[in-house]
Amino acid sequence: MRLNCLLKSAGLPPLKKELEVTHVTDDSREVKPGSLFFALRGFKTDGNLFIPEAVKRGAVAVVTDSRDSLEKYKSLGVPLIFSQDLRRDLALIVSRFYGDPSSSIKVIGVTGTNGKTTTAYILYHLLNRLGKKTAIIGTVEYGLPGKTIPAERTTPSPTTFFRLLKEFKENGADFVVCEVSSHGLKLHRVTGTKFKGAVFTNLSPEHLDFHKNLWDYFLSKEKLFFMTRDVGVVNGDDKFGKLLLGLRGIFPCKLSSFGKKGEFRIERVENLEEGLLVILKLGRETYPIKTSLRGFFNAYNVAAAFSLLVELGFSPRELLGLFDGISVPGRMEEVVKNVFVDYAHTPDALEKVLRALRELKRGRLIVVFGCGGDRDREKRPLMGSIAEKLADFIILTNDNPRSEDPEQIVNEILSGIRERSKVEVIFDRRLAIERGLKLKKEEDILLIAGKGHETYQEVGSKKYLFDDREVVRELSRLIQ
Ligand SMILES: CC(=O)N[C@H]1[C@@H](OP(=O)(O)OP(=O)(O)OC[C@H]2O[C@@H](n3ccc(=O)[nH]c3=O)[C@H](O)[C@@H]2O)O[C@H](CO)[C@@H](O)[C@@H]1O[C@H](C)C(=O)N[C@@H](C)C(=O)N[C@H](CCC(=O)O)C(=O)O
Ligand SMILES: Nc1ncnc2c1ncn2[C@@H]1O[C@H](COP(=O)(O)OP(=O)(O)OP(=O)(O)O)[C@@H](O)[C@H]1O
Ligand SMILES: N[C@H](CCC[C@H](N)C(=O)O)C(=O)O
Ligand SMILES: [Mg+2]
Repeated sequence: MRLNCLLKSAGLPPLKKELEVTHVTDDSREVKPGSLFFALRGFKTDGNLFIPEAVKRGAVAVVTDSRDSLEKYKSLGVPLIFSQDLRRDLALIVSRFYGDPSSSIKVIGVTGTNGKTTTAYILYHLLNRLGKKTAIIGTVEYGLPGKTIPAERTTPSPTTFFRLLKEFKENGADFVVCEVSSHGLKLHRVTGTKFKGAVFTNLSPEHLDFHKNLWDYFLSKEKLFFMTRDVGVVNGDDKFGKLLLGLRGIFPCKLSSFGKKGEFRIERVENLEEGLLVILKLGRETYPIKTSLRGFFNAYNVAAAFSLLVELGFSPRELLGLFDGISVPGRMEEVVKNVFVDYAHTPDALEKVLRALRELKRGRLIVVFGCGGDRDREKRPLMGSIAEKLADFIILTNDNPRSEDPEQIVNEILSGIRERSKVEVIFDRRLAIERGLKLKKEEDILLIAGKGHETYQEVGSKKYLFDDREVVRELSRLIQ
């Protein structure tokens, strides 16, 4: 593709000499002859350091936001292009490079602190069941049904994101449902996407290491609604959801609300033997929805998906029967009787899950959890205090400690707990799960929280194979 055509899509001035670009990347290790290289300043290193390597590997031009680099690398013999907003321009150019795929495939974005993966899965399954070929991009996997690959991150880099959209389009997809994380929005991973629909699930403290304050976190999430053309559905019971709804007029899309007081009203939720019955009201009509998802909070995810599809023009009656049998890996997954694995790794999620399990319990509620290292530290004492309030016994353990000292992480969780007699600390997660299983009497419920679908544990810079669900299955067989 012509370089000037790409530059134009980001509003950058054309070069005098026309060049052909065969590939766009921000990673020098991926550069090949014909690549356009973006030298991004990251959190760990600076892409400008890799400009010589990129040119050596065949980059035809380099885009940078460093005036120093424009001087320093003049002699390398390739055009050096200046951009004031490099991450934004990278996304716009990659989108153009892959043929602006969001113009011809319907993209749904799901954002919020908790419930993105669950809501995205519900939408993905419903749309496929409605005969619309639909792909998913999210925390667990990327791809079309039966052809997915494990995800690296929730929202991939723009070079991966737009390539995936193009591939889905070529494979005949009608829709793609994407989880859009606040990192993804702030770091311009999806900028340039024309979203057809968007969902806002909720917002509570999380990622405050990256966002510094809740306001910045909210403003990142809000960006999704400026990129959405048709409809947005918003949790009207959430404080920040209310704020979004109050701003209705400023977004290009129509906004509707769901929730106990929403336009799509959650009238009643009942626990069933193996799931939930969610009674939704829209105007005078009542819609009973039976789902295999567990936990009252899932009524919100069900309502979010239902309202979005109805707003997109699907018949509500047609949707009703389609919610049963949907499961989401590692979310309220009952691995063996009364032992649940759940991805709750925020205070709000832990509270919701523990409350949901209290509704189901006949005996005690035991929880095994920890907190990830190199992530938000503010949530640790809050999660400790929530566990103390809602669980009968707590086993603190390692989540993904990464580069942090596990003892320090656990101490920060402990600082939120007053009554230490109901807490045990076992750093080895396998031994902690074993202890939980041994303590658990038949009528008790055991929750293993924080890692959900993850199949590894990150200690230091190494990733070891570890899957809470496998460990539970294996140990339960041994203990019996
Ligand atoms: C804070 C953050 O999101 N960082 C992401 C970001 O890293 P970065 O921009 O800091 O990059 P860097 O490593 O400093 O490198 C700078 C530049 O030099 C380039 N480089 C580097 C080395 C080299 O040899 N040559 C080269 O060209 C890199 O490609 C990059 O362009 O871009 C990298 C490549 O795309 C990502 O791997 C990295 O994700 C890190 C690993 C991460 O953990 N991100 C998490 C926090 C995240 O994004 N989470 C969200 C939210 C999850 C949720 O709540 O659901 C998600 O969407 O997953
Ligand atoms: N609507 C909701 N409100 C509050 N908590 C929820 C909701 N839905 C799910 N949860 C809880 O949050 C956890 C994470 O849910 P899910 O994976 O769907 O969210 P997510 O937004 O994709 O999270 P992440 O950003 O980590 O990928 C679940 O395991 C559950 O404990
Ligand atoms: N999407 C979340 C995942 C956290 C999961 C938890 N197991 C951890 O490692 O902290 C994040 O990137 O912060
Ligand atoms: Mg997710």
